[in-house]
Amino acid sequence: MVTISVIGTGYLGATHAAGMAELGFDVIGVDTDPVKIRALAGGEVPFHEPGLPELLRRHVQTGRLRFTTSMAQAAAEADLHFVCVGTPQSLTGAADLSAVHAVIAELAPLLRRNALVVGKSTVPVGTAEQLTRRIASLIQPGIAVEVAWNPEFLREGHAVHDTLHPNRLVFGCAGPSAEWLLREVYARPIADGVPVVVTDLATAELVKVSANAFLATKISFINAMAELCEAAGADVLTLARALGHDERIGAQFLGAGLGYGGGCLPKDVRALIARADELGSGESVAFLRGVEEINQRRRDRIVAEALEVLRGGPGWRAGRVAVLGAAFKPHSDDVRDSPALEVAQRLHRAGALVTVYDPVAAVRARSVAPQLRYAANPHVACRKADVVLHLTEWPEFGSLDPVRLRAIVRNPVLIDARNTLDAARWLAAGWEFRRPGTVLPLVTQDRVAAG
Ligand SMILES: NC(=O)C1=CN([C@@H]2O[C@H](COP(=O)(O)OP(=O)(O)OC[C@H]3O[C@@H](n4cnc5c(N)ncnc54)[C@H](O)[C@@H]3O)[C@@H](O)[C@H]2O)C=CC1
Ligand SMILES: O=C(O)[C@H]1O[C@H](OP(=O)(O)OP(=O)(O)OC[C@H]2O[C@@H](n3ccc(=O)[nH]c3=O)[C@H](O)[C@@H]2O)[C@H](O)[C@@H](O)[C@@H]1O
Repeated sequence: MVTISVIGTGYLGATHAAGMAELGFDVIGVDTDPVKIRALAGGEVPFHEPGLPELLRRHVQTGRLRFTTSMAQAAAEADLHFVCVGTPQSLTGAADLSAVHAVIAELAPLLRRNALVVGKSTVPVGTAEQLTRRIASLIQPGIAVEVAWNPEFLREGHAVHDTLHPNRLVFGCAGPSAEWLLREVYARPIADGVPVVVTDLATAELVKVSANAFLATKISFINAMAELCEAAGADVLTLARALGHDERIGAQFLGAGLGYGGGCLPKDVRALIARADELGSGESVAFLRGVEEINQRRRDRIVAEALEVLRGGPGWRAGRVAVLGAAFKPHSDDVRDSPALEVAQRLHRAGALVTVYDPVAAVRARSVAPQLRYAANPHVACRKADVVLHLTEWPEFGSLDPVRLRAIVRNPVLIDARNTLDAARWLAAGWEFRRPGTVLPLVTQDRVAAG
């Protein structure tokens, strides 16, 4: 049985390493960050991902899953190396591949046995080809090292499920031996019926970025419809529900609201635009600039609406804003390009006193936005608030008691930027409930008007 190394043990790599151990392999996780490695080796996951601590601990305890900062150890022991390092956005918008290149520069000369290097990081098309040439120039004579690309489609917050039960596997291979080895590694999901798409390296790389660009486009499409609904007095929630019944469209990713954020969708859209420009094909993806603009307008829209409430209310001078949610989405503590945190920071810059509550992301949020106040629970966050913003749709916000909260705030105005709260409950408790692009329930509106 092959031994696997997973290089880069962040959100993707830590989950992938534990997933590979769960599939029965001996796995060595490698990272340059000694603090992260110490935590993982001790069975601790240094970020919030439901189900991962249990999976990781189980395999660390049996010794099937080990962690190290030593690339030499990985090179000596593993036959297959998954590359899972970050590919963040550079200043130009293109992907910054320095970590990927650093891995190859370190790993290739250390290899003393034939190996397969499998990229999982999200990279611009053409990267695998470039790495293949680079590896060939760095390895010892007599050693055969192949490169394959196996992009990852997991969602944060569902990472364990998505790793063990992916909806498809994509193998970008330059030759048949890489495909055989990948089929061996993923034998269990394949036996469970997971479809496998085997293709060339370039197509595999492009599948990944185009999948994320498509998801971003779908979200911006429904947000564009939200803008239109607002102008026309129509209701985007009903519109999305009606669209979603068409199987060709599908109901997922039609959640209008604050738009997409996170460590992947925004940067992958920009990286695709940048790569297409490099390839002289910028026009083909010109529409993605519109996708980005719509996405950015959602954040602008909520900032403007919150300021409008503050200006119209009693506390404009040092208006208090309660922000519910800091993570880029629920079930995650990731605040990379978080729409919620951007809105909170912009309101702070505009002079508001912003207090944020998030069930798990406060520590990370504080490290990137220390100027904001953080509350230990939503009630403290809402104390004397002039406006409450619902910016990340954690399930617990759905069960907040609007009557109790009304007694805590100064001005009962709630902006549901994620369109997921039950408007009727808030309206019935006497709140001014705002939800861009939607029509509020008539009966309750009447009741409020009458009261
Ligand atoms: N986060 C996610 O849900 C998904 C991420 N991806 C892609 O996976 C890649 C990694 O993303 P994340 O895990 O979110 O990033 P991350 O920033 O959480 O993790 C990257 C890790 O790589 C380590 N690293 C950097 N340079 C290294 C080196 N030379 N040697 C060893 N380790 C090194 C860092 O210390 C860090 O722990 C990106 O390309 C991303 O687009 C793909 C699918 C899902
Ligand atoms: O490449 C990646 O890293 C991953 O990026 C996304 O996963 P993730 O970033 O974890 O989160 P999503 O669930 O896609 O949500 C992204 C953003 O879109 C927003 N969103 C999502 C759905 C929706 O209907 N509306 C909406 O605004 C979310 O709030 C969030 O800010 C993709 O869904 C994964 O398939 C991919 O592997």
